Amino acid sequence: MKDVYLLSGFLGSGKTTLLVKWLTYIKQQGLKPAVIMNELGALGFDSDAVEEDVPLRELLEGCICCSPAEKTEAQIQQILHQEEFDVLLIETTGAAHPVASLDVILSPLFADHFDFKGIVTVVDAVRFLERDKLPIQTKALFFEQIKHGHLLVLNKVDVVDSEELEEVQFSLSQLNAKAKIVPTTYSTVDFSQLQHLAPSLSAHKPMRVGMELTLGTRLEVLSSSFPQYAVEEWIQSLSETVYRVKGYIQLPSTSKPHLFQYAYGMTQWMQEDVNVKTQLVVIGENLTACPTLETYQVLSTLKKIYPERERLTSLSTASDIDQVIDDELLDVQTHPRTRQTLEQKNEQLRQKVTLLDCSKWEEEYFLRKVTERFNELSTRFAQ
Ligand SMILES: Nc1nc2c(ncn2[C@@H]2O[C@H](COP(=O)(O)OP(=O)(O)OP(=O)(O)O)[C@@H](O)[C@H]2O)c(=O)[nH]1
Repeated sequence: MKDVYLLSGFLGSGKTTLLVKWLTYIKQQGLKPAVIMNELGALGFDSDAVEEDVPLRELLEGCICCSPAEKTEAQIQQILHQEEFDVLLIETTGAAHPVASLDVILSPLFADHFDFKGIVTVVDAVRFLERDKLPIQTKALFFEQIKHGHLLVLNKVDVVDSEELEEVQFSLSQLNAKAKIVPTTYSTVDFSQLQHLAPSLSAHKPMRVGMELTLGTRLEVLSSSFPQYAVEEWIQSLSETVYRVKGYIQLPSTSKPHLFQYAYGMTQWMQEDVNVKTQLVVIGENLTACPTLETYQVLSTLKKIYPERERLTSLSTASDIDQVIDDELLDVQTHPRTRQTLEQKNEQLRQKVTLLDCSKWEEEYFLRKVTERFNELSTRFAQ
């Protein structure tokens, strides 16, 4: 696993200055760094700051969040497979939202390669003092970068006085109580403190970012194909706190998986010509309350079978759903439970599904699930 850091911060705050010092530190530790830089303009002038022995990829004419996903991923993939390195630093443009950048790193393509270490946000002290001069949208982004940082490098303190510095520090801690604030001049940071920034995301644990946000990630491995409409229905059902879904989905009608993306209320499907694992990465808050695609699918069929059961609306996890199917198959009223009663209940449940007004795919998907549970439960009963 390679360590990955995101370097965020507003335009001109001192990210490149920090990057150069960071690279020196990594090399001094006997490790090999690599860099991905994002430039808004057509020329990668910041990349001149990176010495030639450091593998570098640039994403020009856009940023890591808004350049086409394949291009960004391709760059990371390229550097991953073509270069030897231990630590990857990704400098976002000053105009990038850190969560949008984060989701590129958390792409299912890289789940097995990267250990995401955290977001370092550089804050320009002067800019912060003058934040109210920024347009509303820009100020919102500026604040977002601060809220999501695991470490806030409060830079350019040489050009503010001690009173102003105190004021900025106080306001930053109001915006992001969790992050450590390090006042610096020319981004001179003690890099040894960067090792333990963020809790591991690869373990799918929620990551505390900012005062209010608890960003979590979830990897959903898909064991079946899904028609487009079923995925779209699931997306519609998700709460507004799911910010991003991205991954590969096999449609029943095609030979290779589609790249699927969801962000800010919009979905995108792209035909891919690669054989990749079908899995999704979901990024958002309070994810445990959001059913996975597979769980949602079984749940929506169960609701059609039992429209009167209010309890179904509160279910969200796979084990909740297994429990409902198990209850049906085991028929809690019937004693003693035998293999024979299990088979009868299984047949009844199958009959109910075939009578539903649903697609052939949905029927088959649900019956597969029932078969899985039936097989699991059968082992508990003697012949
Ligand atoms: N006075 C002062 N200037 C600084 C400090 N840190 C950086 N600068 C200057 O600020 C300017 C911007 O620094 P960069 O490191 O290029 O900032 P950046 O965030 O990479 O900029 P973008 O690429 O636009 O996002 C440069 O001219 C730096 O020399 C500081 O602590 N004090």
